[in-house]
Amino acid sequence: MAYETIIVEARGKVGLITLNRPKALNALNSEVLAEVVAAVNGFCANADIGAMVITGSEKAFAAGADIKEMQAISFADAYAQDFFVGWEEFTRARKPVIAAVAGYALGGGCELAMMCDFIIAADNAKFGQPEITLGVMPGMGGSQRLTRFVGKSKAMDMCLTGRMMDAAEAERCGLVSRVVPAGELIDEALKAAAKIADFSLPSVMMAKEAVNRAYETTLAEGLRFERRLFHSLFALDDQKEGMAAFAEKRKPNFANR
Ligand SMILES: CCCCCCCCCCCCC[C@H](O)CC(=O)SCCNC(=O)CCNC(=O)[C@H](O)C(C)(C)COP(=O)(O)OP(=O)(O)OC[C@H]1O[C@@H](n2cnc3c(N)ncnc32)[C@H](O)[C@@H]1OP(=O)(O)O
Repeated sequence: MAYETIIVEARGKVGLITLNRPKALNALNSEVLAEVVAAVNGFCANADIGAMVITGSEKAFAAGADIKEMQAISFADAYAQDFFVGWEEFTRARKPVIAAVAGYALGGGCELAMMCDFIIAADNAKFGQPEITLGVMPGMGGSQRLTRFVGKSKAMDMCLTGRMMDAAEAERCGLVSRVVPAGELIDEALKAAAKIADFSLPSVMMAKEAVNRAYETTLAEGLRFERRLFHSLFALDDQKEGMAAFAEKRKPNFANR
């Protein structure tokens, strides 16, 4: 597939997706939506890929939805076509997706980062949900994921004032998993993704599914779900290989089965 708005590369066992609309600070439009979803689906179907990284430029991961595209949209069109629902396909990716965020991650850009499995931020990253400044509100999970990730008070502050938070604040409140120097962001994200891709894919996919289920169900049900997944891994050769490798003091060779 030819991509116009993103760059798609395979780096060993890692799929790397780079948003590439530099003149619009990687603003997210319908083309970006279609291409990102296609690229992620392609890597999910590729047995040689175990994890993915999505990133932007040093100045902007993504400065939000494309305001110039959205400007003229009517309620009738937005409601009839259920705008942005397509991004839900992105969240159904079964292989891990790491967001490597430098610069601005605003509005839909922050929401896209939060749809990933975890965020590694550069020390120049700035997160925000400034939709209120445009006369609207977050429309792709900003009021839902942000509240679950950082708590009501900070999420309400961000959504109602439209202010940005820097990388340090984002790490303090748990929005991002780690902060690295901007020049090391891509290397660190690729290293993390490569490490994940070396593990047994069924266990990686189940661990992702279990963590995500924690936001969707009760503790009792989540513990039961986790326990059943754990039990099921003992049916796989990789569990035998992983534990034998430890006992024999050698690196495991997982076969993803
Ligand atoms: C749309 C229907 C189709 C359905 C599919 C679409 C899917 C994608 C949508 C998913 C998300 C939807 C829900 C979401 O919650 C809604 C939003 O995200 S609303 C937008 C929120 N973002 C913002 O408000 C940030 C806007 N930008 C800024 O505030 C500033 O640009 C900045 C980031 C603070 C940087 O400021 P500066 O350094 O001064 O740079 P400039 O402002 O000069 O910008 C440079 C250049 O980029 C253009 N640009 C920047 N942001 C956007 C944007 N969000 N949309 C479009 N264009 C943008 C800016 O206009 C400049 O261009 P130029 O004027 O040089 O042509």
